[in-house]
Amino acid sequence: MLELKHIKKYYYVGDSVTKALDDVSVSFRKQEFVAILGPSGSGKTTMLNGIGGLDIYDSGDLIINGKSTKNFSESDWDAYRNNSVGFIFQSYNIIGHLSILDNVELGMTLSGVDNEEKKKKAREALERVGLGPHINKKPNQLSGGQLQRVAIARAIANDPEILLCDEPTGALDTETSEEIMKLIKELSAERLVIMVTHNPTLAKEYADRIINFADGKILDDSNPFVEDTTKDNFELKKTKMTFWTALKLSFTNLKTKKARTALTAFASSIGIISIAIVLALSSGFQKQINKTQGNTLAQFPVTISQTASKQSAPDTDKVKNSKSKKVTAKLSQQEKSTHTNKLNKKYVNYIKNLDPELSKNVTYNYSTGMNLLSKVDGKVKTAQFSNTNSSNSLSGVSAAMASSTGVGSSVYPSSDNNGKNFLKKHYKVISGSLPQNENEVVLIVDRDNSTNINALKNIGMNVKDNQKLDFNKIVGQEFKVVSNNDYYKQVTDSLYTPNSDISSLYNSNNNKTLKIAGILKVKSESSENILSSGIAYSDKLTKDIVNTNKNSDIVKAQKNSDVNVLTGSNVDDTTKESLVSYLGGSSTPSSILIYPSTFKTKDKVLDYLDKFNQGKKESNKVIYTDLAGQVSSLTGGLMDAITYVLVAFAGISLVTSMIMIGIITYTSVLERTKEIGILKALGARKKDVTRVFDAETTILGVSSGVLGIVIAWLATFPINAILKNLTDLSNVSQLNPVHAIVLIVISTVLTVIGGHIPARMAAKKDAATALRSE
Ligand SMILES: Nc1ncnc2c1ncn2[C@@H]1O[C@H](COP(=O)(O)OP(=O)(O)OP(=O)(O)O)[C@@H](O)[C@H]1O
Repeated sequence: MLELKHIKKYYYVGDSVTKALDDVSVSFRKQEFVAILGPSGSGKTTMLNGIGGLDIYDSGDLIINGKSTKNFSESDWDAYRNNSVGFIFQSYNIIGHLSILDNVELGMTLSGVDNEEKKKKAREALERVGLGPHINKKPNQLSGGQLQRVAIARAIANDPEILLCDEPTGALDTETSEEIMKLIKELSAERLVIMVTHNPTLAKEYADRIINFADGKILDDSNPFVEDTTKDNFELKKTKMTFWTALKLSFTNLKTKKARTALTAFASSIGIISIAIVLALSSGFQKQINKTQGNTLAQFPVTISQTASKQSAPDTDKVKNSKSKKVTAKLSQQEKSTHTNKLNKKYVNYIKNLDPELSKNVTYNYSTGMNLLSKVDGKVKTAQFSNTNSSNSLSGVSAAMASSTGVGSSVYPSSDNNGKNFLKKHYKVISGSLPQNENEVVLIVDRDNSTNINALKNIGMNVKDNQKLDFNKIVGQEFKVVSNNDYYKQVTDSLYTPNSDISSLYNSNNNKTLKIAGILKVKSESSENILSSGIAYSDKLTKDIVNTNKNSDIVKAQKNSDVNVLTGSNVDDTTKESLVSYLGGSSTPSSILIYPSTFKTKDKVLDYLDKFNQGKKESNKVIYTDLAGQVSSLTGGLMDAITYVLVAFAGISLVTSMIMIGIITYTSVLERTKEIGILKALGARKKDVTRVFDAETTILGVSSGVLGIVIAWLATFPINAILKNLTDLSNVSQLNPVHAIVLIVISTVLTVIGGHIPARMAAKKDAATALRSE
């Protein structure tokens, strides 16, 4: 069955050599109870470990069922230990954190025996050793004798051919020793039992054969055996432990150290917490910056109006005293820096070709009057979409001109979904709805629901300061837009006057009907001033009106006349041009407003505008005003830099926690050296041992990652509350779910890496040395 041929095992410590086994040759029968006796240090345990494959001999050969083990690989030894040998130790070697049943099942767990069979065999073994009634107890609830019985049950559960016992009764009292010996004797009826003992009486009483050992040599053998047949029919079933088993093993181990595990997970989650918070804050800040940028740009669009001021350096020359007798005519500094932009068709087309990615919203303002009529309380009145006090202004011209400055315009761009997207971004509907087309206008109110009184007066409302109006008095109000040909009557050849019969004008079928679709309120402080409070309308509406009126009689008359066709007074060229424009005779806009989406795209928009001016004469250049440029110093770049620095700091704490995990795993390895020995004695491969520790660090990594994310997420609430208090910004800290998942993965990977090295060290531990450790 088992034959040792000239086995040598020397230990070298410093200069001294211990010959633990010195040329030992012996054979064992398939079934017998062999006792090995000998003084302490004579090499008995070394031989037993050698036979069991826990310790590999230096030279000689161990022959199992006729098969030489000289060329055994590591996995062959693992398999041999797992399915051919059962070990019983003096110190029981029961794994404390596993249940009795789990301990007994461990060998079968390692060899992948299916669950049901494993349970059945383990129960049978426990019943056989007389532990049936104690099956549900924990190891720490058993006596020494009972623990040794668990060890015996574990050794025989897989029905091995060889049972190796290293002083099985060494730690037990006489009575219990007798019981254990009887049990072992009983088991020897079915297999080869080799027992190391110091007790000659027990040996004589129970063993069939006694071998005396001294100084690594066999002194005498009471019943020697010579192996006759050399049959080679020995087969090994390879062991394999699944990662799932490893996880279960680690999990039960961690469960026994709940407080420590929780503390470890918390400590190592600190790195994750800090990174998660930094990321949550920085992405929140970035969002805020983008929002502020968008709003700032909406407030201060790039403005191109008919007159712009050149950014010329002020004249710093000292005025010299002149002795001349003449007066010099001189342009004022302000007039010198005034530039007239030619917003002709070519330029408008150039703007129309602007990449829509850069700006979705472009407003074209036309300084045209509208000839509006509205019926209030059954009476037809003239109306205006304007915030100027109409009783003070001489004509609508100045009011219409006022809307061309850019800031606080009443015209919104129709370019992006009829203006709906633009309005939705900055306003919320408090009554009615968003305008569906250019024939619907809206009333813009401030956050306190107030609006310009003139705007209300100009649409026919008879209101006093601070008077309150119902929403439904405003929403739904209709206006008629009368064409120039209907609105103006020719009085003489060159004079026109508005038709005074406004009631019949109101009912004319030629009119276009406008309606107040809704009342909109600014969303936030930063949205104020985007459109001035009062009536706001789409630039498409004014464009339509221009199209209707550009060839009207009055426009033609005004174009051909040097007097104001409405008043008869003389006009210069500039005033004439404004009059034509007011009457709807000019199809080029009085100003263009471009709302870029971000500061980055704004730079590209400016580049595009600059390109138009390249190589052009000074007078043909179009000069724009970039009010937002003055605010643009705060860019995302700064935020990025801050985030990098913070993430770097947080990363350091992550690395620190990884090192800590490494140290903890290493301590755990030291602590569990014995367990590693037991696992190996039961046939665990190196890989399996590594797995057990990898599984442990995986559990730790995942839990510290999840814990870190949960804590960071919980922290966002107080952080947001504090930031809201300090800065009035709400919901700054927002944990991105993608970041959360990535961080959990990073935590797991780093922890597993940190723990893998000690795990490998654990796996490399020699089984016999591991078992000797206390
Ligand atoms: N890992 C080791 N390194 C160095 N020497 C060792 C090692 N293991 C065992 N030895 C030595 O080998 C010799 C035999 O040891 P072994 O444990 O086999 O003796 P033993 O007969 O079982 O003793 P005991 O009855 O006291 O258990 C001893 O001198 C011991 O010091």
